[in-house]
Amino acid sequence: MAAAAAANSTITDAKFHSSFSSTPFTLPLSPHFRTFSSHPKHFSSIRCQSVNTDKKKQSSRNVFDNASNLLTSLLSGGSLGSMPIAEGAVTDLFDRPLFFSLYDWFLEHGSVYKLAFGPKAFVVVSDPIVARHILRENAFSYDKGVLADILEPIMGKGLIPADLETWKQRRRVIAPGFHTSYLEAMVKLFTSCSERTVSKFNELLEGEGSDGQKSIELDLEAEFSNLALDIIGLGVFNYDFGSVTNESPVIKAVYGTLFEAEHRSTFYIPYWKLPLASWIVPRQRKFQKDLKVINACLDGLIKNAKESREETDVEKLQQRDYSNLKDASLLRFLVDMRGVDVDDRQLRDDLMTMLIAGHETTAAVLTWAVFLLAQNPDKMKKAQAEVDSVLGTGRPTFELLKKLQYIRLIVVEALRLYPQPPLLIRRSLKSDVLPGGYKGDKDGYRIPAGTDVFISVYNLHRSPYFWDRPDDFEPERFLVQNKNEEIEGWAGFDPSRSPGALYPNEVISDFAFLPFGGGPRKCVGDQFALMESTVALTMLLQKFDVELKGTPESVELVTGATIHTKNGLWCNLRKRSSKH
Ligand code: HEM
Repeated sequence: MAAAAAANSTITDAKFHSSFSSTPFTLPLSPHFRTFSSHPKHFSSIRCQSVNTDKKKQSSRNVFDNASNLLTSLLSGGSLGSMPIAEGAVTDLFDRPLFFSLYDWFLEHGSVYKLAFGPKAFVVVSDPIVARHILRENAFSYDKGVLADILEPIMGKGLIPADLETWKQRRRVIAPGFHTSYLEAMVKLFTSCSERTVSKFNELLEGEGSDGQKSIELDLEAEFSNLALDIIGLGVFNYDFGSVTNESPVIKAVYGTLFEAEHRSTFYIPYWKLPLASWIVPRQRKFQKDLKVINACLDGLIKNAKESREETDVEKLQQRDYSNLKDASLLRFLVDMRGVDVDDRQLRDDLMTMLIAGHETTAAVLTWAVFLLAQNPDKMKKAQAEVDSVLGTGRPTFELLKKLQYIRLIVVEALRLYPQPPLLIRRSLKSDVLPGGYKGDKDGYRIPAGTDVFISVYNLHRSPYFWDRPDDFEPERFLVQNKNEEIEGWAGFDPSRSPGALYPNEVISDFAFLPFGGGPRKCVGDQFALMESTVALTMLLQKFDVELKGTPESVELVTGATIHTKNGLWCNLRKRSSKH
């Protein structure tokens, strides 16, 4: 029997999930699973009461829902030409994560539909041709809308919520920071941080809590969260949170802030904007206190970096010997860059944005990769066989990542099935004509300025029109070309379109696979995150066998920005054979 080792996160109480791309209207207040019968194989294993819940859904539509939809129509100008309309029940908000309902309506109404939901209306897009139009072809006709409203108090003018002018300036400076030598140095960092996690597990296995059978119970979601926090701190601003093994006021403040971001993304009314809310509402007071602690920490790091500034041209910065740099962080790069005299406030916003954007997202990918592998023991064995043959007992390196093909595909397949965030949010700055997309109106759909748009990455990634067996966990799928010539305007899935890419991306899939968005506002940290996940998963599988504790049904899904579990991903861990 597994030992109930006290292996839980050192900051369990404060451990929460971040949210950088959700909306006050997602309202995943209580977790419920997808319930319709076309449900995926692995999801079907976590489906509960499919028939009953569907019935309940219909009967639960009440006078409040009808009134609210009427209000929506009045406030949002009724129909948008020929665009289908889904009338969401407000009561659904309290029933299950919204993105599950968005999927049901996608199957019912098609790739572009208007959602009348409560007092607001949104256009929901589940089609790669339309997503490509919004994210790449007409990207600057859209901003981040409600997302910016939520995140601005936390991230200020960081890249995610930034207005267009600020974004242009900062993106030009930050993107070159993720150059190849930096990523190579980061792979070393990922390895050494993952080693701390592996050592912690080993110690627990050998420690007093062990029952002699050499297995422990762990919440891997919490462990991945700690690992990702340590990595983002060191990689972005050379600060060691040490959260895998320690607890500190700064770590508590980070989790407190992430929790508030999550809460805001799921709360219907932006009450924090009310005058005096930050003094009167206790959680807002705590939030302000947490922000102060993090800001003081970041300000100190910025001050130190500025005091040791060595102003250098970008090209020279990229050619530094990163293998021997004491501080290879992005902050060092940003401060040392010649000709960019940026104020401390902007730098702090940049760092805070990356701290939040790059932490729970990566932890969530690792969580779902393990969740999926634990339900597919053959694939787990195949992954371990690859690790053994590529690494033996050695450590992953930048070069060896190229050989760990199966692990890389597991990471992207986990991102396909559980994209973080499941929705991308935009608001049109001017009127636009959206393409009709597959099976949509050939003339497209005209939308006025100010229209709020959700691009459902979750729907795109599980679309039955663009993926074979979309709900199955099949990492191998990414190796196969898929030219569906029936779909006019979609170039199909073709790995040769992005030669040299280590990981499948939106170019290869012509916007059917969008875990990092696409176009100019695509994630700057995509390669960082993918390599980090590959290294961490490799090192876990190299040393341990992992089994889910309990059934997959017991892992309830919740969503804000990331799709996460309700009570953690509890697993039994065992050491693999002694050669490891
Ligand atoms: C698996 C992990 C990650 C996922 C799934 C992810 C996903 C995304 C997505 C979907 C966007 C686009 C949002 C939109 O278009 O509205 C984005 C933007 C961004 N991400 Fe990531 N991200 C991850 C990790 C990271 C990391 C590690 C960093 C930094 C070290 C980072 C920094 C950013 C920044 C700064 C933006 C804003 C880019 C811009 O607007 O120019 N992300 N991310």
